[in-house]
Amino acid sequence: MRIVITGAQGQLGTDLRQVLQGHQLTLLDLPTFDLTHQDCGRVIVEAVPEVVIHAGAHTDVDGAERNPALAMAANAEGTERVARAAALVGARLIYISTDYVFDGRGTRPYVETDPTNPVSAYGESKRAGEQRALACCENTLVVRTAWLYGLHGRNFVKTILQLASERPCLKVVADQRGCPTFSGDLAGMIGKLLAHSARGVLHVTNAGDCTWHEFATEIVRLSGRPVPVEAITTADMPRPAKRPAYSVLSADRLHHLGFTMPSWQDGLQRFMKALPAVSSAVS
Ligand SMILES: NC(=O)C1=CN([C@@H]2O[C@H](COP(=O)(O)OP(=O)(O)OC[C@H]3O[C@@H](n4cnc5c(N)ncnc54)[C@H](OP(=O)(O)O)[C@@H]3O)[C@@H](O)[C@H]2O)C=CC1
Ligand SMILES: Cc1cn([C@H]2C[C@H](O)[C@@H](COP(=O)(O)OP(=O)(O)O[C@H]3O[C@@H](C)C(=O)[C@@H](O)[C@H]3O)O2)c(=O)[nH]c1=O
Repeated sequence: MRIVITGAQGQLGTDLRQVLQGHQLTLLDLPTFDLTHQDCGRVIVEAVPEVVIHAGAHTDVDGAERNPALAMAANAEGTERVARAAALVGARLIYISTDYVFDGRGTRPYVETDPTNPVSAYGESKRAGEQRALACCENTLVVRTAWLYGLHGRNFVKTILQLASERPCLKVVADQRGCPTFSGDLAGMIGKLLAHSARGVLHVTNAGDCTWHEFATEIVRLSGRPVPVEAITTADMPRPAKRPAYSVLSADRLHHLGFTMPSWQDGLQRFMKALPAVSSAVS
């Protein structure tokens, strides 16, 4: 299959490249491919793909709060350009979106049809990306995922491991709940979804949920370091961008399609086992 991947050098993009290596891949990312450039769709049209997996995005949540125009330019306008290009060549578009499209006031797992109401500029720009993808390309699947961490790239797990090696004690918020997701598992599921014609919005995360504090506690436990992890509140850790207090995504639709994802604990264990080999290869 001819597949274009945007954000191909990113955390998820790197895993997608590995999972999809049997396909004819066109890999796009900064600096040669810039979503904020008006003509960025041209290279997609020229590749005449059957599928475009649009993982490229401005993902700095606090940075987006400081510069919302840049987040909109990449995540909303850029996504529209990608979607128009996909539509022009009759390709299917798989757009990767986020749990941060929800405001977090929910009390049960969010289903795909629940109303969105982002509380951050990043979430706002990704929601606009979803809307434009669905409007500009008829054959679109929006894959909403959450709390991604992978072997390649910066993420919460690596930050916690780093802090645990430097500090006597960690402080982590215990009033935000979501679904940590290993990007290798997400890439694998996207590979399976290529053979399925699902459209619309689909939630894909590792199974189960936890708070950032519970997640950090498990990361530290698996690391074998005896570092205490103190539970704090969001108010104790002011950040430029608001995060949803509850952004657990329901797996019901995924299950109805016949798929399941491993638990977040299982994903984290496999990540931790694989990390030393990757770290020593890059250092
Ligand atoms: N990380 C997470 O926790 C979650 C991510 N998502 C979504 O999943 C997708 C993949 O995320 P992830 O792999 O973690 O993110 P990364 O930031 O690792 O990868 C995104 C890639 O997009 C590139 N990019 C940024 N701006 C532009 C631009 N203007 N033009 C072209 N490319 C650009 C980045 O380049 P550079 O590094 O040089 O900026 C990077 O290579 C994104 O759409 C994100 O919104 C959804 C839920 C959770
Ligand atoms: C590192 C650290 C973070 N935190 C808190 C801050 C914040 O509320 C929460 C998560 O922190 P981060 O900034 O690492 O994560 P954040 O950038 O909010 O992660 C989000 O990224 C985007 C791209 C998404 O799409 C989301 O699904 C989500 O994964 O943990 C602590 O309490 N203590 C700490 O030591």
